[in-house]
Amino acid sequence: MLESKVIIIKIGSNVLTQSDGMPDLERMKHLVSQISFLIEQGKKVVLVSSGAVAFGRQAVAIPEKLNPVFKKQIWAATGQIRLIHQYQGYFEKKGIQIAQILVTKEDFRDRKHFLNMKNCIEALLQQGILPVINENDTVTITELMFTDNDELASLTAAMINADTLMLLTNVDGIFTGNPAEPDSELIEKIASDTPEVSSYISATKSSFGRGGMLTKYAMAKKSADLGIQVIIANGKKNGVLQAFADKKLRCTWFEPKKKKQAPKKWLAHGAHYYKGEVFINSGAKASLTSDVIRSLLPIGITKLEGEFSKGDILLIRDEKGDKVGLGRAEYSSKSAIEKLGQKNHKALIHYNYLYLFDHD
Ligand SMILES: Nc1ncnc2c1ncn2[C@@H]1O[C@H](COP(=O)(O)OP(=O)(O)O)[C@@H](O)[C@H]1O
Ligand SMILES: N[C@@H](CCC(=O)OP(=O)(O)O)C(=O)O
Repeated sequence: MLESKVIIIKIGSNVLTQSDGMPDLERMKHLVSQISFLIEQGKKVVLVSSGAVAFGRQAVAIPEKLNPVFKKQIWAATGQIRLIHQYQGYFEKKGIQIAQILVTKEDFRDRKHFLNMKNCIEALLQQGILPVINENDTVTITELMFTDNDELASLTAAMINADTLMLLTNVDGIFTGNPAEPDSELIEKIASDTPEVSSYISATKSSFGRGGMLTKYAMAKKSADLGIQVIIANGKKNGVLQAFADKKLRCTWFEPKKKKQAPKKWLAHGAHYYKGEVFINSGAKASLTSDVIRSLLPIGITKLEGEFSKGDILLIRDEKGDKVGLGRAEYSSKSAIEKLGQKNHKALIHYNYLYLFDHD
């Protein structure tokens, strides 16, 4: 494991709940003292915590037949204040101020929103305040939703240039089979040359989780590709963060690749957030994917789809329609259409804001 300074810690719903679904306040209190210990050690910590729906469900009775979306909204809205109130009480006793941040996918799509959020989190950290992030479940429904908070935590890690992402769940990490089976072994390290392990992971989730181990694995790999070390560990075990600090933690560790520049990290997560599509000719593709640093000029663009503004994310496709990468628009679709296929125009996507699949 590598040294860490800026850590995103994600706590899954099941870590904060008992087997009967009641909030596990003892566990929460213990994790608060573990996080406080890391902060005292000088680490900058951002907490991404699930648990709003679980806390709401136990406190607010709702008629069984009510629309499930309304149910979730009511539980999230009532549960989030309970969740944050508990955190606040426990952290205050440790002398740590917390701040609540509720986000939606839209906040990661728009570069302005993204930067506002990033600046706010950085300002809180500078003031020694612990940001506690969750999805704004009351407004995010179906397609607006993050897959789960593992995705949100991984986006947050990329956003604030964290060096470490820790996903705390109810198992020690990724196993070679069902973790409850004695034959299953913990996979302790996953590096770029480790063969695919997704076939070991079953789609079953813990009783209160949303995404399951498969999203944790996908998000962990993506973060490691961007240069962030990822740890999947058991938040139900006492002393988990102390063991991490002592480098004695039993976990699955994802070795990070070389660090990517910040805008590229934002783009790397943009596959679901793009506003327009740009089709490029073979010459432009060859140029972008060569070892030379190149931006995407209008002369190499054959077609544009969708309406976009300056700053929006664009998906780049080649002549066959295959996805080449993602980039940030330097100007709007309206201006871009006028320049299509022409020489001597400013790049639509600047190299610094270009992320190529499998190349970057
Ligand atoms: N190969 C595997 N290794 C570890 N866990 C697995 C594996 N396959 C499935 N799982 C399940 O994934 C669950 C954790 O994911 P999830 O329920 O989403 O947790 P969280 O609420 O912490 O996000 C574990 O409880 C475990 O049952
Ligand atoms: N935002 C939801 C959590 C959704 C979620 O991703 O849960 P989990 O898979 O337990 O991390 C809540 O607070 O209940």
